[in-house]
Amino acid sequence: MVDHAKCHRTENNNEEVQTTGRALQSFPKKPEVHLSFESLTYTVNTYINLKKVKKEILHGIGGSFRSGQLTAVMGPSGCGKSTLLNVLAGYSISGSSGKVYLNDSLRDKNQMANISCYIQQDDYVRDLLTVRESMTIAAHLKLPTTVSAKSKASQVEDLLDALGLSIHGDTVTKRLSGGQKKRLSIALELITNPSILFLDEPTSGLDSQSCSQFVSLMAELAHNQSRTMVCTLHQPSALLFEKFDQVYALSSGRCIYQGPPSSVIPYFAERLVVCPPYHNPADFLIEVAIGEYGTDVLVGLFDTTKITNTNGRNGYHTICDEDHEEIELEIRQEDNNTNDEQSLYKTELLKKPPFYVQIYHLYFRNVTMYKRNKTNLLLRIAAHLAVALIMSYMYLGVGNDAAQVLANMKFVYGSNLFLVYTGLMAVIVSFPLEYMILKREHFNGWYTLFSYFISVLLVEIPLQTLCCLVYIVPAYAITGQSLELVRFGYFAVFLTVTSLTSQSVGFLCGATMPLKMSVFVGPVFVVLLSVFGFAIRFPDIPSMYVWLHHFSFIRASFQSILYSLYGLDRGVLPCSDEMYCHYKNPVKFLTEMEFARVNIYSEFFYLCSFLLCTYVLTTTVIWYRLNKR
Ligand SMILES: Nc1ncnc2c1ncn2[C@@H]1O[C@H](COP(=O)(O)OP(=O)(O)OP(=O)(O)O)[C@@H](O)[C@H]1O
Repeated sequence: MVDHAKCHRTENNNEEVQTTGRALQSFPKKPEVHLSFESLTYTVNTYINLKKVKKEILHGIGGSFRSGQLTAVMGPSGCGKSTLLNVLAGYSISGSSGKVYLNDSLRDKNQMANISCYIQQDDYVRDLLTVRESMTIAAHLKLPTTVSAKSKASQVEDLLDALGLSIHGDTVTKRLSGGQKKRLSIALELITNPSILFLDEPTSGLDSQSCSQFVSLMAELAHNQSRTMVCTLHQPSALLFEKFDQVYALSSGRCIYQGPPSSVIPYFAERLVVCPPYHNPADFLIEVAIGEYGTDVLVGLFDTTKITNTNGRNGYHTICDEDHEEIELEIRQEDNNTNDEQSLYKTELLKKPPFYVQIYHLYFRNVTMYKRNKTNLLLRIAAHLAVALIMSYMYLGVGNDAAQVLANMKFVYGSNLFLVYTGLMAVIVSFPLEYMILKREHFNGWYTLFSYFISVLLVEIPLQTLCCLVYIVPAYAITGQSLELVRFGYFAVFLTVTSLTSQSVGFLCGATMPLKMSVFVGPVFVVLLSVFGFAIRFPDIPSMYVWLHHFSFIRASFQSILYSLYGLDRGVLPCSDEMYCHYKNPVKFLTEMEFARVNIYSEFFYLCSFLLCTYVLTTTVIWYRLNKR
């Protein structure tokens, strides 16, 4: 009953995935790590009637998860299962107290990241990559460069084989079923062969057959590779329940049971809580945890676990009555024998590929995803061309006509605003969705934030630049602007850099706010800044808003473009009006608009500074969010 690690299951249950042990033989052996914890408390700040109050979610609990075992953390909804996993995995740090041990040593943050991975409830995988592509890129990002590409490929194939994903290797991830996606998210993390795997609700959304397959697979992974596997679970069927080696049951943030599933009924019966005949023990456990057998029973159970938890870090905790003392003893002896081997885990920090290799693979991944989403890409380019043609039609030939200078100013403003919006909106919506994947991958140590951000910019900047040029070239020509190369150069550069600056604002909004808020705040911010470029002359701006005029990068771009079109010693303009052209001399226009003394170089410097500062701010905000635990 005790040695679940060695107890390979022999059911012939027609499952898709049965080859784990064999297929993963080629993987480098990782140290066995037992995880134990004591006096674990987790507190959050909440607000009641606008008053800040502390809410304790985990109340000084203890427990032990052993290598080679699959442990289910169970309990009713809201009892603190995910919180416990978050705290143990190091995902939630602030607000937690207590001791977490890896084998005999207190948990070290870096070591924990090196030997464990955390797979959260939602399947945040890259929809547009195939299963094999996802795995290959993960292998390149997570394994050291000293591992050859051939060896990485064979490791990927082994894992796909082990998790029953080989036949879906070339399937795009978005076409996978829920169970297959879950298996893929595990496979992605198994590449580094972590000693500890935390899985939050891995069976949610799966039908009973998929659940059963999935749990068998996890049990196999735990047994064959001596991994410590811990997953949260809601209310499993009796059959599923039995597949686990250990159950850790929580009730309102307190432990009421830890031990094998088969001991649940006898354990509670000894405490005069009797399971009705033919009742699913998992249901019974939840009912006890909810308090259906009386709250005094629960209090008694809390007290028992508290006393037994003082038994020590690496022993069983709850099952401490006479019948089970033997079990505890056996495990402790086993611990002593393997102590030397266990301490090894501290020396094996994985060497990650250097940042440029990470950038290369992340860039390659982004390009592959863009290529696979051609419709979106073409639509983005086509929209720029279509608007260029509409604007050109509306402002046909206004660029070289003294009678149409004001119309040309509107064209410049419209162009500016259009490219500002396309830059902004292209990323403001996508980034919040992207953030969830980034969070998972970054937490599991795939790459650094710097590499990630550079790889995103390496794709987004050229793409937005291309879109801008698709707009600028026809619009400039058809609206009859000056054909001097210098003026065209300034026009194109200012519009493109403004669009990229706006894109950086989109990144910032997407990184700092939830989607619903960012799609509102981003455009409002842009409108506010654009008002100070066009809708109001400088002398008319109320003094309290003057700073906004100077701050506005859209204003900087708008004034610079008009200056480069009508300044820089442009001669007298042809006039289509036979009677009178007020702005025959373009200097007159610039003077009246208060643009005559614009220094386009300093404005360009300001635009670039704005762009860079926003990138730095965005990276800082993301870094803070990713590390705020
Ligand atoms: N940041 C927070 N602020 C306030 N309350 C929180 C916070 N995080 C968690 N909680 C509360 O702590 C309790 C435990 O949450 P947790 O998500 O761990 O429960 P769970 O057992 O995983 O639930 P479920 O099975 O429904 O996912 C819940 O009552 C939840 O509302």
